[in-house]
Amino acid sequence: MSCFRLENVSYRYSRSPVLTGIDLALEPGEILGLFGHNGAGKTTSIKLILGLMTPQQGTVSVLGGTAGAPEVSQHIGYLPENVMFYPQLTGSEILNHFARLKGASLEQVPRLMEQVGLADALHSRVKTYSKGMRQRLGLAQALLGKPKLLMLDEPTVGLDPVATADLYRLLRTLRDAGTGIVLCSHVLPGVEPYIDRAAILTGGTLKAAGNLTALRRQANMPVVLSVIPADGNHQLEAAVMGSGLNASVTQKRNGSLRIEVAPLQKMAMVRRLLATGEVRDLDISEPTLEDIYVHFIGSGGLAHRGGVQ
Ligand SMILES: Nc1ncnc2c1ncn2[C@@H]1O[C@H](COP(=O)(O)OP(=O)(O)OP(=O)(O)O)[C@@H](O)[C@H]1O
Repeated sequence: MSCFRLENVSYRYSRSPVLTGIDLALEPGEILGLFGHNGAGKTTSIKLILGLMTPQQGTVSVLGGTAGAPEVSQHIGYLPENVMFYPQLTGSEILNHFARLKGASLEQVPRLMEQVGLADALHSRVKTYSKGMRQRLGLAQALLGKPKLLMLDEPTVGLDPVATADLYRLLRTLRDAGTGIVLCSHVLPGVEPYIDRAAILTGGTLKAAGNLTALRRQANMPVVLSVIPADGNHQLEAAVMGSGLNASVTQKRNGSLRIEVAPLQKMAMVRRLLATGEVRDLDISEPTLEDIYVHFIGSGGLAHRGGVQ
């Protein structure tokens, strides 16, 4: 049973469509990164899965049932983008309150606070919490009731790098225990090792979805070889230019060469370079998730990154 399945989903708030023909699914034990510029439709997608809104076209099924149905919603954890709590209450009081609303056991509250690194702040009022602590309290709230589907909207906002890495590690533990997780973000640095698949939204459509290998194949972006010549650079440039391969070469100030080559010709190029006997060292850089994101979003998407539509 999929955690959720969107089939040919379109949604519009008023006139202009926000999502058009979206097909996307999440399986248990999987972390999906949902990426897109400001206003791309990430939160709208989450709201459709939560059943807060109904699409004008297409179907949304969640945990084998209907989005928004009480028997489905009790198995969903959700961390909204701008999490707010009543400042006079303590962390423990807040989680107890949400646990009652969700019909979850109150006994898990101290353990959850410990899991998100807030054990010492259990009985402190939220007004004394830092931004990162409030964000972690939001995560603990989302984890109440051991959700089968966890949806996190910009979960790393306000977290320092150590807390961000802690969060990703915690998500991996939950994933390994079978939880399906959606991580919505426009912050890509650092997230790559922690997600199983990425979905890239722009202009209301899903531009690409898959694991990094599949996305790299789809993007067909060049691989970059950084070569340090052994002794001067006599034949290397000529070897690249005369290779007949789809490649370009530039010499950097420090004398090293930057060679861009089509992904399927990477090994052929490496063999040619090594055959010159002039390679002292060689580094291979595949496109990162950020490179792939920029590739699919394109300049039109980048123009929207400030939220301009
Ligand atoms: N309640 C609403 N009424 C009308 N338009 C809305 C509403 N909520 C969102 N929109 C519009 O829908 C589009 C998608 O918004 P959404 O919040 O889903 O984007 P997002 O990808 O989550 O953006 P961000 O990264 O900035 O949070 C935007 O153009 C936004 O202005």
